[in-house]
Amino acid sequence: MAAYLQDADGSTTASRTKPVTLPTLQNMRQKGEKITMLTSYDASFTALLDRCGVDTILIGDSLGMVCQGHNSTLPVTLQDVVYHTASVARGNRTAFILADLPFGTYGTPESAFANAVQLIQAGAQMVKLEGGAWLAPTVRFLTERAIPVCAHLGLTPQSVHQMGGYKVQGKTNQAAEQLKADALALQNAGAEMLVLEAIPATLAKEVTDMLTITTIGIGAGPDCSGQVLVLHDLLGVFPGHKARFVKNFMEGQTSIDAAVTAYVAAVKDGSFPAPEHCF
Ligand SMILES: Nc1nc(=O)c2c([nH]1)NC[C@@H]1CN(c3ccc(C(=O)N[C@@H](CCC(=O)O)C(=O)O)cc3)CN21
Ligand SMILES: CC(C)C(=O)C(=O)O
Ligand SMILES: [Mg+2]
Repeated sequence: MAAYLQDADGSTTASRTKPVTLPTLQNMRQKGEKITMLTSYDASFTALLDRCGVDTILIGDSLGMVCQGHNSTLPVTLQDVVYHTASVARGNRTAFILADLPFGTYGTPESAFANAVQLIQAGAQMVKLEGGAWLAPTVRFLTERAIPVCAHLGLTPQSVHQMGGYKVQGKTNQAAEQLKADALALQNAGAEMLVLEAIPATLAKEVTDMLTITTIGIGAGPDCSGQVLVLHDLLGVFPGHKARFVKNFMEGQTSIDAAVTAYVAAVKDGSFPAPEHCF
């Protein structure tokens, strides 16, 4: 890690001394301590999130929208995520790092493995991919080869054309049952984390109660094992459409450190997400 980032904030003493690992996260789930996740794309913000106590950092393909200015995540390439992952890894000290496999990079188990290796070698400790039971053989293929996998269900932005927009998922009985079956299949295939995006809070609770692995919600209610937000949404600097689950944590704060610290506190004490952020 770059020396100038080491003591970037004189006012905040880094409280976490041990690196966050998968067993740490599993232990948090069992104890009922909420897991915090934020996206990050560069070294400086990563150092800030780390010293504010954010548990896990995601190099999301949302970078296509918040960094590159596209109106979807579809144009993001593997090399884009590799570049940002390497930057994040250099700024990180103890947070757990996961990176998105972008659209079109995990169509077969073999291609998923070759591409996931690139993300792990850039500094990710886990890779995330979007989709249901059809991905189970791919999840199995990766986890057998020592690559931890996070699956992503519900509103999966890489499927925007099939969904016909960024819409809440799992609303009908049939869609809810399908999502539960997908979640179980992914856990059985070896996934160790599951992101649930824009689904009814009641469904996210059922899925979390049914699984043993950690669930991380975004627009999925307060009962997941943890929460994730896009950093630019938390800071109120994303100029695009603001989803219902977004909260600007800069409001009432005078520094980015204070806003991130407020997010961590609100997730840990269960006050975020509030009912107005849920479906
Ligand atoms: N800045 C940013 N934040 C995100 O959360 C995000 C990205 N970018 N890029 C990738 C995807 C796209 N995402 C989105 C984008 C829009 C909505 C949205 O506006 N949803 C409607 C749902 C309407 C409905 O079906 O009822 C909403 O009102 O929240 C949701 C997720 C989540 N991800
Ligand atoms: C919103 C999170 C879950 C994500 O996938 C991203 O930032 O790309
Ligand atoms: Mg993503």
